[in-house]
Amino acid sequence: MNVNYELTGPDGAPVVVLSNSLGTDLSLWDEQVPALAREFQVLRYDQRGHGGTAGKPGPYTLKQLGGDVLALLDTLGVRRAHFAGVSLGGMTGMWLAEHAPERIDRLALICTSADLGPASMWQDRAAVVREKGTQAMVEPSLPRWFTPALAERADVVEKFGGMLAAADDEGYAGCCEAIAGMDLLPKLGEITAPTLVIAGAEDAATPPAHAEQIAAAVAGARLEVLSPAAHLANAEQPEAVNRLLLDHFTRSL
Ligand SMILES: O=C(O)CC1=CCC(=O)O1
Repeated sequence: MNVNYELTGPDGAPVVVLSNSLGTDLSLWDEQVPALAREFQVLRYDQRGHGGTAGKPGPYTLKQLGGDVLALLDTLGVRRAHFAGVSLGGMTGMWLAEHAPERIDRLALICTSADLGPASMWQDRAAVVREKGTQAMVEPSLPRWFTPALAERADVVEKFGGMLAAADDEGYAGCCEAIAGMDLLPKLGEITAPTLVIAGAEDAATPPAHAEQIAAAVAGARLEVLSPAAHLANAEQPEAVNRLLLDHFTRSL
């Protein structure tokens, strides 16, 4: 698997991996990189079928998406890293913290869920995208991703609508199937990585109740709810998210 990535920041600094959501790519993190790269090597990558990472035929599993991260860390010689993920990226992070705890230092979960059923909804979405392409997802997705004023702003429509339309149809569908099959709940309580959970108060896709469920299950997890923010809270509230991430990844425990 050839995973597209970008590494920014001082040589030898601790590594923070940034993992994107369904339908976006590594530029989802444009507002985080300058702030984080002052203290960390920031390793942002494209989930399979997104951005510059090719989409293999699906369905995918979270084990495969997590395996892509482990293979990338191996290739770069990174033994252990902090990890932040938005939505599907957060699911990938939970899978890693559950199944490869020795590789994950601290975990930040942004606008995500450990149980985003029903599976049939994701299988239906995968079928629609295989038939009509990711372009068909642009109109319904932007109002989920951003609060109303932002969802209609020309630069936001151009950047995020463009990202989604450019995602590989099969890759997007395969990732939907990874969400349909995810099974994170039973092992959430086994996560030992210090965990920050961030929710968007106006996020209808992964509502704050889903963040509360994760924070209640992971020992010692800290929960923060941002407003106004919908699903892509790191893009809508970059300063607040940067502050929270820097605090989480640097404070002494
Ligand atoms: O439906 C959406 O676009 C929101 C979403 C669910 C999982 C993910 O990564 O994004």
